[in-house]
Amino acid sequence: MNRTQLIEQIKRKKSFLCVGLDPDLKKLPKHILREPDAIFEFNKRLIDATAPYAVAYKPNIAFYEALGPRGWNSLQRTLGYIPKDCFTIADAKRGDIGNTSSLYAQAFFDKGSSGMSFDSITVAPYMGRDSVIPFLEFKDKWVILLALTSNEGSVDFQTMMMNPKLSRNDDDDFGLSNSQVVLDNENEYLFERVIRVSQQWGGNDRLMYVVGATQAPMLQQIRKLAPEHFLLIPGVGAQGGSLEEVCKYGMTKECGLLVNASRSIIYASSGIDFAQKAGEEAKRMQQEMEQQLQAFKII
Ligand SMILES: O=C(O)c1cc(=O)[nH]c(=O)n1[C@@H]1O[C@H](COP(=O)(O)O)[C@@H](O)[C@H]1O
Repeated sequence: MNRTQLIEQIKRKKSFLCVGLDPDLKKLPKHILREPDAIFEFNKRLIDATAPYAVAYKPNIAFYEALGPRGWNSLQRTLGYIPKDCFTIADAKRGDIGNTSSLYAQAFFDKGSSGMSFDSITVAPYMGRDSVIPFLEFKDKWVILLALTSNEGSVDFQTMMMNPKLSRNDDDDFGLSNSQVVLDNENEYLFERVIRVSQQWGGNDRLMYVVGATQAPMLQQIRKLAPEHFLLIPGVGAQGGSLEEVCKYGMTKECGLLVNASRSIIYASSGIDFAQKAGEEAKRMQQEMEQQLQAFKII
């Protein structure tokens, strides 16, 4: 799905909700566990119940690969079941040396090879440009780069101040010519450097950034660096982020947001009515999103 189609879907469904499909066998309703492919069955009913309100689905790959081949099989079936008008995100947080990244890209983008073709994948930027570009070499596919994440540990590295004058020693040999290292004199956080430099690798039609909803006030700063990029915003619901604040600081004239909720939707009930309750929670979020889209005159 391209950027224009994504924006059209947001306007049509009056929603920028991404449902996180993070099925944990320990939390699945008992009656679903009796099904031969319980994970797929769980997801299928969730998708049926939430599809009118969601523009994207984000299976977190950990919940599938932890189960070995049967987990991969459930993932593949789930992807095949997601309606074609929804944007799909493989939340895999990959990134490695170039030839390895190419194969990660193949795994999530090349249906002929792996049986799966997601629209996008989450990528960790730590290894730099040659770890990210192989994903962008796949035509029409998106990279969603981790920028400022929702978790406590985000302060360990992501909010470190970059000051080239203090941190750079000309005698250091990084195995790269200095001309390849992007330097400037501004102070900026590491996550800001990620957002700024990565824009040399792809445009806002192929690149998004992850920013946690728990970091909503920082969205003001982020919008100065990436005024039009779509941002994937996890961390509302179970992690306590506020949808209103996310919109206040992060909404653009084309919306520019995909807000993800996983546990608050998929485990809204652990009983026989889990899909109905998931649908109700997705609808509640969609209605809040519709109000925001109206307030920002997007619809
Ligand atoms: O990349 C992500 O999706 C992600 C980034 C981040 O900063 N924080 C974060 O929670 N996530 C993912 O978003 C989902 C959040 O789930 P809930 O907290 O249950 O809504 C999980 O799949 C996380 O792995």
